[in-house]
Parts: sequence; C-alpha cells; structure tokens
Amino acid sequence: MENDKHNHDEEALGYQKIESYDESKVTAVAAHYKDILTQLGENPEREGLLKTPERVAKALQYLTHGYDVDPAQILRSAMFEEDYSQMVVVKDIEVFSMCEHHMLPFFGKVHIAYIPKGQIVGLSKIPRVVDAFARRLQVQERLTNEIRDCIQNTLQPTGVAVVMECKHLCMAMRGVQKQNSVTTTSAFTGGFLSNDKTRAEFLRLITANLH
Ligand SMILES: Nc1nc2c(ncn2[C@@H]2O[C@H](COP(=O)(O)OP(=O)(O)OP(=O)(O)O)[C@@H](O)[C@H]2O)c(=O)[nH]1
Ligand SMILES: [Zn+2]
Repeated sequence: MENDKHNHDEEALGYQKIESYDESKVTAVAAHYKDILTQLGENPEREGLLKTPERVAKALQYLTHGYDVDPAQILRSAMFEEDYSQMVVVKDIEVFSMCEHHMLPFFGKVHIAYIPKGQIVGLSKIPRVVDAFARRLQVQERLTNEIRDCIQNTLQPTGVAVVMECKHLCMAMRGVQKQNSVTTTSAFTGGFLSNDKTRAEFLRLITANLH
C-alpha cells in the first residue's frame, strides 16, 4: 500500500527519487569493471578495490539516471496560471554532465529565463529539468537545446533563454590539456531571438551582481 502510493507520486512528479539501484544492472556493469581493472594492470582482489566495480556501477547508474526521467512531466506537475508577463530568470544553476565522447565530466553553470504567457512554473522545476537532461551522456550544445525545447514546448511561454558555461575534464585532464578554458553555449526562442533589447536585458541580468 505504502509502496503503491510512492510509485504513484513518482509518476505524478515525472522523476524518480534515486535511493535505490537496479541491482541486476549493477551486477552486470560491475562484472565488466572488474575486467577493466585487470586490463588496467590492477588487482581487483586487493582490499581497496574489492567493492570498486560495484561502486562504479552504482555511480554510473546515478550519473545517467536522467534516461528514466520525463523532463516535460516535471514541468507539467507544477504549472500555475498567473498574470505575470515579465522575464523570470533563474541563474547560476550548477550543472554536472558527462561528455558522450570520453564519458568524462563536464560541469559549470546554466542560466535560464522565460517570459510567461499566462502560466508560470514552480521555480525548483527548472533546475530539475536541467538535471533530467544533464544526467545522460551529452554534448553541451545538445544539452542546451534540449533544456530550451522542453521549456518552450511544455510551458509555451513567449520566449526561453538558456546560457551554459562549462569546463570539460576531457579537455583539462587529458587530450589538449587546457585547464582554464570554459565553453559557453546558448539557445533562445521567441522574444529572446527576435528582440535585441530582451536578449540584452537577459544577458545583463545574468552578469549583474544583484545579491
Ligand atoms: N562540441 C562538443 N565537443 C565536445 C564536447 N565534449 C567533448 N567534446 C569533443 O569531442 C571531440 C572528440 O574528438 P576525437 O578527435 O574523436 O577525440 P580525441 O581524439 O579524444 O580528441 P582530443 O580530445 O582532441 O584528444 C573532442 O574534440 C572533444 O573536445 C561537447 O560537449 N561538445
Ligand atoms: Zn569528452
């Protein structure tokens, strides 16, 4: 009974609370990681590594749990009619994702704005949508566009703006080894695309030090 209620709540919210893992997937992925440790020249039987394959399998399951989340449903679960038609900006949202090329992290900040057209959304749902797309194998450009498209198509505001600034560990710890470079991507719809003043106002608000 308690369990039924829990599942029902998760369905309504559109996301799963990650407190449990798919044990059969953990076992399968862990077996591969045991082999990988051996291939890397390690001894998977030494004490410090005994539980490592299972930990890595769980970590990867967590870091890709966005595949099991419905981002549009997250927004739909908290949309309210409200007579407010100015820009709403949520800035400095931390984002952690993994590049699909190397499966290494990229992370930074995302700034999001929308201009409501009759409906607003619960503020916390915006970072939840970011996480739903970020906790997958990604490229920064697609992640930026997916967040924009989800907010635009679900909330149907007058415009959406997304700016993301990230460091990519595949560029810092290996490869070209540039530790300080930051990649910025952006995606706009509606007024943010067609109206220079609206876009400038958004860019001013995300760079302003108001608090
Ligand atoms: N556009 C884009 N490229 C990314 C992202 N994350 C990683 N990359 C790039 O994906 C590319 C993959 O290129 P490859 O030449 O196949 O891989 P590689 O030999 O490991 O390349 P290097 O990183 O230059 O050593 C690299 O240039 C990475 O910097 C991302 O989010 N967006
Ligand atoms: Zn990469």
